[in-house]
Amino acid sequence: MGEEAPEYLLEGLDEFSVFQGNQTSNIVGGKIYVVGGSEDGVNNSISVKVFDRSTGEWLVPTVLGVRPTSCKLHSAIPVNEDRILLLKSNSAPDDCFWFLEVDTRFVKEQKKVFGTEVVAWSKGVQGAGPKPVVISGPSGVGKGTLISKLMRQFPSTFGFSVSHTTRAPREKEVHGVHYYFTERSKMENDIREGKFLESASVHGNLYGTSIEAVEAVTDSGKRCLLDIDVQGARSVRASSLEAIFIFICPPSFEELEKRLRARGTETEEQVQKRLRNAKAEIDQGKSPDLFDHILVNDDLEKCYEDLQKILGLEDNADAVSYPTSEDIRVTDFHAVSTRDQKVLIHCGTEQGMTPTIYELDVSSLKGGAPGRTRGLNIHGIDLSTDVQSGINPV
Ligand SMILES: Nc1nc2c(ncn2[C@@H]2O[C@H](COP(=O)(O)OP(=O)(O)O)[C@@H](O)[C@H]2O)c(=O)[nH]1
Ligand SMILES: Nc1ncnc2c1ncn2[C@@H]1O[C@H](COP(=O)(O)OP(=O)(O)O)[C@@H](O)[C@H]1O
Repeated sequence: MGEEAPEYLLEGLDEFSVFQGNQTSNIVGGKIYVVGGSEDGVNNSISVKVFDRSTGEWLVPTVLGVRPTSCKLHSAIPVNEDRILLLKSNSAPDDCFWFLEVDTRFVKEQKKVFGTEVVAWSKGVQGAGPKPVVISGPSGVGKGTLISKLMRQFPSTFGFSVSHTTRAPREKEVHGVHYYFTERSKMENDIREGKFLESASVHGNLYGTSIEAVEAVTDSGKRCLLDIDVQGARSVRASSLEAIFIFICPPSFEELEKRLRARGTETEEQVQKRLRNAKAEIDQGKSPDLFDHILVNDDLEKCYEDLQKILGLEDNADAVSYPTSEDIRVTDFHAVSTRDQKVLIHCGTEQGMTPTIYELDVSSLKGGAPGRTRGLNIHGIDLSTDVQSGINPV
């Protein structure tokens, strides 16, 4: 189906020159996505422009997610009809694969929120990573106590998602360890810019989980523990993050009140507010569509034992399960093509040496913007032995 080259493409050429250095263009769903050098020389990140073929207009999209830093050379190819795979040459394996989401569920939702064209970056990561664990429950029920016990006994298995909050630090709380204590205006701005997986107003303060807080833990191969309220749990449930959801219940309301007061970290007014909110939280916590497990924290040791069972820790071994990753390096001279659900990356080398071909399976990607795209399954094809493949070394 031959299409006549429209005139506006020529007019648009001026716009292309806005980007410095290497740039690529890909058509997805009637739009051309131009990905290029650094935006303004300050951010030093790869930038995006969109050309709408139906209107002949250039669109400046709202760009969400952590952006890839610019590089000398990259290539790009559409995969799965809703995202573009970007390969940064000569980059470390954990900085080589990026996805520009252009029509995923997340992007569609954000288009409604922003009322603009939206694209979202997501870093590609090999392996699926362990499922994060969301722990919710009313204030004073013992969430922090249980999480501390897990972290102490299994330091290489678990990592804590450090939330941001606008509440004032308690006496023994450390910035960056228990929370990032933040100004409300700064946090609200970061939420608008899509840096948070979820956020909620709890007991009169703003709390939120940044995408980086969770991803940093998961990237290190540890299992991420999130201590968040019921509203936050609901948001995470609706997000692309696959997690296990556990609700901690008090044995009685009186006991909850006793623990809150005994902790002695809140004023009487704050205690009253927490107790008022606890009633609704406990009701919502019992909703079966939200939590996978409900634990009653009566006897602490018994509750901790049950928690360990849910998390498969009966043998008490502190084991790290780093995601397996191939040591991949995409060279400057590479070509990329797709077939079915496979991407072939052909990397050229010095003359006389055998090129390397990697095969990337994109059929079972997990997650995605606003977090990482996990589950990249990459392996090298050995050209000296892979007779079946029909690929001839050049
Ligand atoms: N939605 C959400 N809730 C959070 C986050 N961090 C903490 N919370 C919740 O905020 C509530 C108050 O936490 P905090 O001020 O530490 O008081 P505590 O629960 O009495 O120890 C608790 O229900 C936490 O689970 C977050 O990042 N997001
Ligand atoms: N099973 C339990 N029995 C008695 N006291 C408990 C139990 N679990 C926790 N506590 C105590 O209750 C208080 C509140 O626990 P904490 O972990 O701070 O709750 P949360 O993080 O849910 O607000 C703390 O002083 C803690 O030592």
